[in-house]
Amino acid sequence: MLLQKCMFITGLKQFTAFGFKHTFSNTAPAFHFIFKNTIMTSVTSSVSTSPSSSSTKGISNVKIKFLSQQEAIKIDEELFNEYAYSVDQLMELAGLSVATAIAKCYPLNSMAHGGTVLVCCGPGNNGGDGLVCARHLSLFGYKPSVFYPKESNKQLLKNLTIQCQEMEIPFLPSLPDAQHISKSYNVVIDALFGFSFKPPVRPEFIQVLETLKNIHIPLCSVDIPSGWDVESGNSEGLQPEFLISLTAPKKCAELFQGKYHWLGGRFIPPQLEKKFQLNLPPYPGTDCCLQLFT
Ligand SMILES: NC(=O)C1=CN([C@@H]2O[C@H](COP(=O)(O)OP(=O)(O)OC[C@H]3O[C@@H](n4cnc5c(N)ncnc54)[C@H](OP(=O)(O)O)[C@@H]3O)[C@@H](O)[C@H]2O)[C@H](O)CC1
Ligand SMILES: [K+]
Repeated sequence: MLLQKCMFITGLKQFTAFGFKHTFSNTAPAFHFIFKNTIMTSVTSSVSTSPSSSSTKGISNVKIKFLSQQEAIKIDEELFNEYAYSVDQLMELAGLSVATAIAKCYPLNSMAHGGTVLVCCGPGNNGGDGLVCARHLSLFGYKPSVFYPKESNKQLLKNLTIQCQEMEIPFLPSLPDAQHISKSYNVVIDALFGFSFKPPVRPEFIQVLETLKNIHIPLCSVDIPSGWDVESGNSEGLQPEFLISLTAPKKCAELFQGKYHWLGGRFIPPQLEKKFQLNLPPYPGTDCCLQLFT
């Protein structure tokens, strides 16, 4: 068991709490107001009763970095070119963290229809994260269905598709209307576009995004709400309830108004984190995702 004593300091208030999850969710409105868009990395001590648990010491009252599109692309390139990771490796970790955070926010036993989840996947690696997430959700006992309207020719993405199909995850031939989606599923996962998206949305995806805008069930976006400019967002676009930022939040995440903001993709080597001054909060123990606050 790991107890993390976290202290958050602003010019206005000082707050001490145990455990990130409790700190960041269920906060009083006044607290919410004070900390809006000010994600602090501030850990004073960590007490572990298990010899294998990690501990973090020291105070660093610094704001987590919100990445520009160029910075996100640069970090991606360094991970592959200098640190020799493969896309498959990182995508597996990213997708697992998405599925884990979804399961924490939307527990299977709280869901209707045996845990149905619709996963909408785009043509790039954000869509790949969605396919990995669908597979893990299925392993967790959920009933994911995938909508993947523009399948990639890349072998990696073809393999992820086969893996899902072999697990009997249904692939929908078309996207049902918003009412049908809201009746048949518990949540929708938006893995259409990530940090390489360049607005405006091309015609082939306009109707898909319009449908997702009109659903009455929680929308959960992977890395970036699809259709948002990576830096300036999109006030007319999707307004997800849940966002999981991978590696580090992008600038548009500062405009996120939903209930749950998570950090996932726990694979950044410390040297890279330092170089880009990401100021990531420490993940608790062995967790692959961490709840931030909105
Ligand atoms: N390092 C990490 O943190 C990791 C992040 N991962 C995930 O990967 C995405 C970024 O993936 P990438 O493949 O670079 O790009 P996207 O998935 O965001 O989108 C690319 C596809 O979208 C098409 N596109 C772009 N703009 C538009 C538009 N306006 N309308 C329609 N379609 C658009 C684009 O088409 P092109 O014809 O331009 O090529 C691509 O098909 C990141 O966000 C994370 O989710 C990885 O999992 C690994 C590690
Ligand atoms: K997305």
